[in-house]
Amino acid sequence: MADPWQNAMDHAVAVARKAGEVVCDALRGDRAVMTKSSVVDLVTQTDQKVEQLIIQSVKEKFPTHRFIGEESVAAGEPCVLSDSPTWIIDPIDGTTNFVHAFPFVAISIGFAINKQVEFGVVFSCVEDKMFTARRGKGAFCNGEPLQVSRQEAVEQAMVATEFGSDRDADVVDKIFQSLRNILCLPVHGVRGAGSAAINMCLVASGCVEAYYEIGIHVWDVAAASLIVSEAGGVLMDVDGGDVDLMSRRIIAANSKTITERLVKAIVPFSLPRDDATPPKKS
Ligand SMILES: O=P(O)(O)OC[C@@]1(O)O[C@H](CO)[C@@H](O)[C@@H]1O
Ligand SMILES: [Mg+2]
Ligand SMILES: [Mg+2]
Repeated sequence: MADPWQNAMDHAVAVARKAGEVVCDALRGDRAVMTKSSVVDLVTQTDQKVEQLIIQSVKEKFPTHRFIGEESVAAGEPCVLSDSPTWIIDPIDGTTNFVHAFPFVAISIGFAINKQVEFGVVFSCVEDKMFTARRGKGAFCNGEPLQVSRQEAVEQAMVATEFGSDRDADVVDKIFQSLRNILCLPVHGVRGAGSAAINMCLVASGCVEAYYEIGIHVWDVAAASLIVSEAGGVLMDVDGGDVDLMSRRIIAANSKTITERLVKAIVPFSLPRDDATPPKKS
């Protein structure tokens, strides 16, 4: 039976590639920087331009579909995942990298129906790597199948994480405490691309065994969550519970074994859910 959403996924890949051209062009020019929730939570006109490019192009083909876009939510749109077909968009995941021309920036487009991600597209545009996944049909990078690492010994694992954009000393202390606990398991190393989406695609590619973070948003991880699971990986909340893409917490790993070791090492804390923050628009 033909896949009713293949046309939508093909469009997502095409518009992600087009958005990647805009981002890479902007990397060669000036990038006016603005701030959002803190002085280190950055956004640029390119983030906003790319998000509108994606949303407008999808609306032309799928006028009844809904959207959760990072910069639309920042401008006051509600962050609500209903059962309706919903596009979950991060126009530039790794804006701080983009501002500094640090070459790991991704366009992330997830597509959910009945609150379940049906396809995910992450385009790491400087690397020219198009990561894709369709539920039940595997995960790919530039058409090549992806498989998570088979390493199950955490002492021989590489782990990815990020420090986020919260500079509250107590929060930073918790982040560092988890990092210290994980380093001293020990693990071979800790890395961070500066983008949740790219970190998770590194898990799907078998380059790192796990990625965890407290502070992400649904738009950072929706697309890549399916890429990880379709590459044979597992997703979990940092406290060992079921993953909740609106909870701002995630572990994406190659196996339950490694995930469970990380759960014991991570110092969990909670943040306001993405869908709990009231829209700013009156
Ligand atoms: O605001 P952006 O660039 O879309 O995303 C921010 C981000 O890169 O920062 C975090 C690193 O702490 C990642 O989890 C997340 O992907
Ligand atoms: Mg992001
Ligand atoms: Mg972003």
